[in-house]
Amino acid sequence: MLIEALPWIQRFSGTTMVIKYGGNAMVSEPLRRAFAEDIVFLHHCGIHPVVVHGGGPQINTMLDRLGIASEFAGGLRVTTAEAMEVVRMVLTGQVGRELVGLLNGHGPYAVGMSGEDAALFRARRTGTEVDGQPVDLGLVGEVTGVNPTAIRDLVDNGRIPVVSSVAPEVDAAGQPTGDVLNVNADTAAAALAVALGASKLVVLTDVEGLYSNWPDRTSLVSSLGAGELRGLLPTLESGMIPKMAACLQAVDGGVPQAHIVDGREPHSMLLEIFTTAGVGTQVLPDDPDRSGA
Ligand SMILES: Nc1ncnc2c1ncn2[C@@H]1O[C@H](COP(=O)(O)OP(=O)(O)O)[C@@H](O)[C@H]1O
Ligand SMILES: CC(=O)N[C@@H](CCC(=O)OP(=O)(O)O)C(=O)O
Repeated sequence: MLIEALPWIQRFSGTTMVIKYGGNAMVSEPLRRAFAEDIVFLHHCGIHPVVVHGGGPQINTMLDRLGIASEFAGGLRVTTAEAMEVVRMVLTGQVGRELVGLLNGHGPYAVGMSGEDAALFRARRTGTEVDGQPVDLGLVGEVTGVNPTAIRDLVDNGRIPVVSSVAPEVDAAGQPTGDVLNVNADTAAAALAVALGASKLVVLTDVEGLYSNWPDRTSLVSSLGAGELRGLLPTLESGMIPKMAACLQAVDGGVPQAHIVDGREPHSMLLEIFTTAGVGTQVLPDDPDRSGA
């Protein structure tokens, strides 16, 4: 595997990769440790990893402990003001901190930030549709602007940014309203990958990849173009909706490749990046010249 990796290391060395680490892929201590090793491995190959983490199941656990119900629509959390306090506390104060600690077990690399820090993200409220009906999601946002300078400063100084997906709300004039919004981590990672001109968006989750006919396990898609994905998007369910929409957003925004990888398999991220066959699902732009594949 090491010698097969050489051309890929040569190709990606010096580029930035945005790695989205989903809450469902963080389920055990050994998995989280393997994830940290992979990120540090990328760093030592001269690649600049930027981690965007989720934490949906961890938020659910904390809401449950506090006796607050979890509700989702179209794969997104319906976020009341009370739930938003918990989202912010768990993502930035708990999940992000633990990842920073694991990465820093290898050296002084990781710096945690939220979308609020250095005005990294700006967001506006968004709703969703379920069965053609509009659903109000409360304090849920989509990223409308990214200030990548703070990330670049960290990367240029040999750091690994670890980003949590809460973002200040701005009004139509771009002024902060004072509210903080809950942004799905897949879509936050896509916006960041586009803004940073990343060479890849890699999304780690708890499934092998995209199934065209879920839950038929024979329908795993190893590679698909943006046009094909656009057609599939309305047929998708639950958490796969924001995930695949994020891959599409990334490749439409100029990221040459987006990948869905099974984070339950230790080191699957390295296999996807450094082997020719790869694992999981790869999304490529409509224009093959842009994919670099
Ligand atoms: N077409 C599909 N292909 C793969 N997984 C799907 C599909 N449709 C729904 N899913 C579900 O989406 C889940 C991944 O989304 P989610 O739970 O939000 O992950 P994460 O926490 O990593 O963001 C899978 O575990 C699977 O149960
Ligand atoms: C709006 C919305 O749904 N936000 C997500 C943010 C965390 C996330 O995306 O976590 P995963 O990647 O583990 O799913 C939530 O509240 O669960």
